[in-house]
Amino acid sequence: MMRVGQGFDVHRLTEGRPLIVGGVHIPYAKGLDGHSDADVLLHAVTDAVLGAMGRGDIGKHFPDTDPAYKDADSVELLRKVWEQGVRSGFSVGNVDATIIAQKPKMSPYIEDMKGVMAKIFNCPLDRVNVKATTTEWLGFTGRGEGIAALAVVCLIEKA
Ligand SMILES: Nc1ccn([C@@H]2O[C@H](COP(=O)(O)O)[C@@H](O)[C@H]2O)c(=O)n1
Ligand SMILES: C[C@@]1(CO)OP(=O)(O)OP(=O)(O)OC[C@H]1O
Repeated sequence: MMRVGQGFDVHRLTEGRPLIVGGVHIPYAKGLDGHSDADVLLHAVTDAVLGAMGRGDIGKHFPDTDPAYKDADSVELLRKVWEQGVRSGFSVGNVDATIIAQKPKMSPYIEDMKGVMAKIFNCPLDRVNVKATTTEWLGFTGRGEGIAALAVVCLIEKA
């Protein structure tokens, strides 16, 4: 059986934080603010995986009131969620995600982001797709106040 999940996340851009998107460090004057490393893309993908499994959302599994997750590496959070997926007999059909950011240019880092996720999911690289778009200077992303991400995940459940 196939199961589909979707995820969406937003984090504010602020000075004095590293910019980490899709598990990749991107040189930029600002970074994303959050309780964890604020990796907006991996959070959207994590929510999509949890959605497909019918297991709530990232905040339910890793509350932002828990000091254990302060500055947490979102690669590790997705890895933990995916351990549950593997235990439940799921494999990844495909992942498709979009980063919504006016700046910086994401295209040089997209192959590395795909690699991070393919490694976590133990799946071929061509099952993971990452895209980026600006919002043509419109809205909070266009003004550079934050970055958003959307993700859709298709999981295959062993019969
Ligand atoms: N932060 C971003 C945004 C976009 N890209 C790439 O540029 C292309 C054009 O973006 P538009 O918003 O003008 O459609 C887009 O298709 C991406 O390939 C990017 O690398 N980083
Ligand atoms: C990941 C968690 C936990 O550290 O914190 P944030 O980095 O603030 O991210 P958010 O997207 O609000 O998701 C849920 C949180 O519980």
